[in-house]
Amino acid sequence: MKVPVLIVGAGPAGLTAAALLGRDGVGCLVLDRQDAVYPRPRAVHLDDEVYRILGRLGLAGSFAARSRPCHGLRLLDPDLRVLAEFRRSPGAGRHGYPEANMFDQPDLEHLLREHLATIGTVTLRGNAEVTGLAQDATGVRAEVTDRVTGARETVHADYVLGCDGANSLVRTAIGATMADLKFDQRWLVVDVATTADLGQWEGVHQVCDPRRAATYMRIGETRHRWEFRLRPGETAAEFGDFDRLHPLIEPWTGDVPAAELEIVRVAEYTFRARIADRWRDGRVFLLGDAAHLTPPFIGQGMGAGLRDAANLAWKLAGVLGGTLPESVLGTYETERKPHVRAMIRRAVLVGKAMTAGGRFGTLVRRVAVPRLNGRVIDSATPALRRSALVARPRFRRSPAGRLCPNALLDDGTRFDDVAGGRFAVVTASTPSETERAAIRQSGAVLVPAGRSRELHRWLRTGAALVRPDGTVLCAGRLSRILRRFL
Ligand SMILES: O=C(O)/C=C/c1cccc(O)c1
Repeated sequence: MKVPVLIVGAGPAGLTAAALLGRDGVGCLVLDRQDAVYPRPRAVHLDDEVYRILGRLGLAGSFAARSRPCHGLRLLDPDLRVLAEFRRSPGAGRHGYPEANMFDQPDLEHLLREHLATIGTVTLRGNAEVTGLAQDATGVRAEVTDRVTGARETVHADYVLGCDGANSLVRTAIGATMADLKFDQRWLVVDVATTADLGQWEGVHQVCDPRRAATYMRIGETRHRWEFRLRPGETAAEFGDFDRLHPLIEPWTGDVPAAELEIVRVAEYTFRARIADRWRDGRVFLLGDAAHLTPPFIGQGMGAGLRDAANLAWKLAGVLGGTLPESVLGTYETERKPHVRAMIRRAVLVGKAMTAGGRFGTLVRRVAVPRLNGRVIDSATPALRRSALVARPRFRRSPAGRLCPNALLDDGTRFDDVAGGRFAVVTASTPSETERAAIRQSGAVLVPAGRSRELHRWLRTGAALVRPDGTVLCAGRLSRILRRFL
């Protein structure tokens, strides 16, 4: 069998990469060891930048129906008094969506799988285990075993995306190793279903307590998630019994009777901080948990995998379609790694504020954490200033390298609806007929700023060329952009 792109792993990163490549007409085969969506509790949050990726796939409405805007993050002391609060807007912000959103990962995976089933160029196969990879200058050979029949086959691919999670075989096959960013903690993860109103603030509650750090958040209409740090020797099995679990969740459930609280899952997870030393070898790339592991304390682990997919997919589609040089693939790791590293560091910092003991822990919670109060601590992609795929900005406040706002346009649609994952030229002025023709011929889409105050304020310089992933490639005079880039 021969395919342009083989995706190993049908988690959120693999499914999103397949959907983005499929949207661009690229043939993909997605293989997963499991035969269906993995039902265990995992990610519960994504931010508005990541929501935009789902929006570009046409899934914003369906995701809205399966998610719940959240009001932000609170760090609490052991008596549940607020030490610091980071508010998120539940309405449409700069990116056109709520800034923080809660959901259940299996719901998102079902949504992405249903979407893939509508794309003719994408095939998803379960019970298919990749057992070996070998590559030369012309392509990659993957050995695949059917886990039900035992049948073996070889798949030949132009490119392989390793989206196969923390224990990635693809990572091992390319000889990449995980650097340990020094965070390993065992936590208990508890999902509870109830129709009772718990009457809690609708955000993430994180209790800073070295004796029993905890997290609580509502993730759906009737679904709630708790996480508790396990003490040495404790196991998840001890908390499967409601009487043992109840004292832990009782500060939030109050007098809701036990009969109204259904324990859906109790599992142990080890929260880790790791980043792969290399994310690429030739025609093989690592995405998502195969490339990085982020402790969950800022809700950025899963979203990082979707960001990886959004960064790489259009570059790969361009190279396969012959419109971009192979060299653009080198920008995937250099563009994504600094952001991932910064998010891991931030998550570790919050984890330490929640769990550190001794004088250091006390000092952080008494002095450092309250000073964060009201500050904007967000997960925004930093400006890509040094990438070969971003023109060097001519002045400090240039939008080059930043994400273009998903602004409302005159006809009520938003920037992303019109750009549709293609190169886009946004312009404050009215282009001439010749300029329009040049934009059309290049395959880019023209987005006039029209009466959008947001776009005019943001553009300043007249025009911007925006990449399919929403990053501004260059900004300046329209004539110059057309001359140099299209
Ligand atoms: O900072 C936010 O908006 C969300 C943080 C978050 C989300 C999910 C789980 C967490 O432990 C933190």
